[in-house]
Amino acid sequence: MNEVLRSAGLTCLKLLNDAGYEAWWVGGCVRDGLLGRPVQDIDITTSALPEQTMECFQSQGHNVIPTGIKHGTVTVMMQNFPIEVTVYRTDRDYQDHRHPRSIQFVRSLKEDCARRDFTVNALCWHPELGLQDYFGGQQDLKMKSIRCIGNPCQRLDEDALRILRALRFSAALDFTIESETHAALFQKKELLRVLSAERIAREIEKMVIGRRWPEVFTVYHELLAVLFPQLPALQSPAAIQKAFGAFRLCPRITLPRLACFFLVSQQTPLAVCLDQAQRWSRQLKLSNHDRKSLTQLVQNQNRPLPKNRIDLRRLIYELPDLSTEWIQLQQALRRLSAKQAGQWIAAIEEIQSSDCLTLKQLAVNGYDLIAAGCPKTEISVCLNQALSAVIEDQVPNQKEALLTYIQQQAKPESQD
Ligand SMILES: Nc1ccn([C@@H]2O[C@H](COP(=O)(O)OP(=O)(O)OP(=O)(O)O)[C@@H](O)[C@H]2O)c(=O)n1
Repeated sequence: MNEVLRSAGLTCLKLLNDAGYEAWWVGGCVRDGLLGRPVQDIDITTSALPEQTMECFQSQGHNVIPTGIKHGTVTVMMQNFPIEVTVYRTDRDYQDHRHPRSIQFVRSLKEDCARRDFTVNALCWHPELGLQDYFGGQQDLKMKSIRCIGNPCQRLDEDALRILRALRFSAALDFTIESETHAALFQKKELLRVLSAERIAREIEKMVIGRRWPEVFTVYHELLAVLFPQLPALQSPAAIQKAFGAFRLCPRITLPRLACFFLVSQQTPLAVCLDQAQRWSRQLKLSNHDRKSLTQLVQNQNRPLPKNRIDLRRLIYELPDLSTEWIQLQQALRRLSAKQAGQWIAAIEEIQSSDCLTLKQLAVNGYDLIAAGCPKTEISVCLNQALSAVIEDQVPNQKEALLTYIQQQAKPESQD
């Protein structure tokens, strides 16, 4: 764990303890810490009421933001890390299968843990008191098992997001889902309809980064069918298995690449593919960046494979943020072997660090062209022509050579 984050989390516990309150690290930070995975943030659960927590930190000069007072949560800024501190609470009367109508502050840590989703997410830790594990979370961590606390159907009924969280943790942690929880996921699958597209996208994004996503997609394709009725590829175990085989060797999959793979595998005409890409982007609520990436990958799906350094430069120039993605897609589509893909990716990295690929890196700029007598209106065209020539190895990236080249290009026009 990042040392500063750790120290910030420990300081929070100490300040709360010194003020007479109980306080524990809880949830993802404890789970991931025990698994030896990177810890991104620390959540604290405490016996202090939100106002008491605010008073405790503000009196020591710390910035506290009342981010979720209604739910008993405040965010303490500690050594530049936002640490969420929530009072021991239970959730009551869930409405719309998503949000508790009200919460109740409770006295004991155990009651607070009992409201949580999975046993592995209800582990608490304190530097002097050690681990607190009321629901067998440690055993489940050992068994690599995702298990609801208490009655799984009730847990999922309370908050439908937990259905996707179960799949996400299974994919990301490489855990299986315990049988009663597994059965409840199918029983409660219709609840998935209440989730917002943003929530779904966020969970799916985290899912596909995980190693186990192909199994999760395959076993739970009926759930994906509820989420994405218009995306047949995501519901077909055969298509998922194919994608799994294709991406077996890729260290980290991005959603646009995976989506593009499914689309391209269908072997539909480009226009249909592009249309589907638009629809998928909307349904999966992809960010603008991912949406653009997906469209560009689809548009370039049949681009010829690079044969030499110039082709690679052109690829980087035309798909600046996507050249590596594109190579990995070609590997998944079996047009490149893993070895070749690795070599191209290494070559791309080398070219990006040494070659001229952007106007900024060009050895001439607009002022040089004006000084050489180039009309202002033609500067942009001339610079782009020069860059293109450098990329194509027609001229070295040197000022004199470039000015001569630009003048030569301009000549025929000026003679007209
Ligand atoms: N629908 C939810 C969401 C969260 N929690 C509880 O709140 C904790 C913190 O939630 P969150 O920060 O969303 O997830 P993490 O478990 O910390 O995992 P990650 O940060 O990797 O998403 C969880 O561990 C769990 O105990 C829950 O019971 N039900």
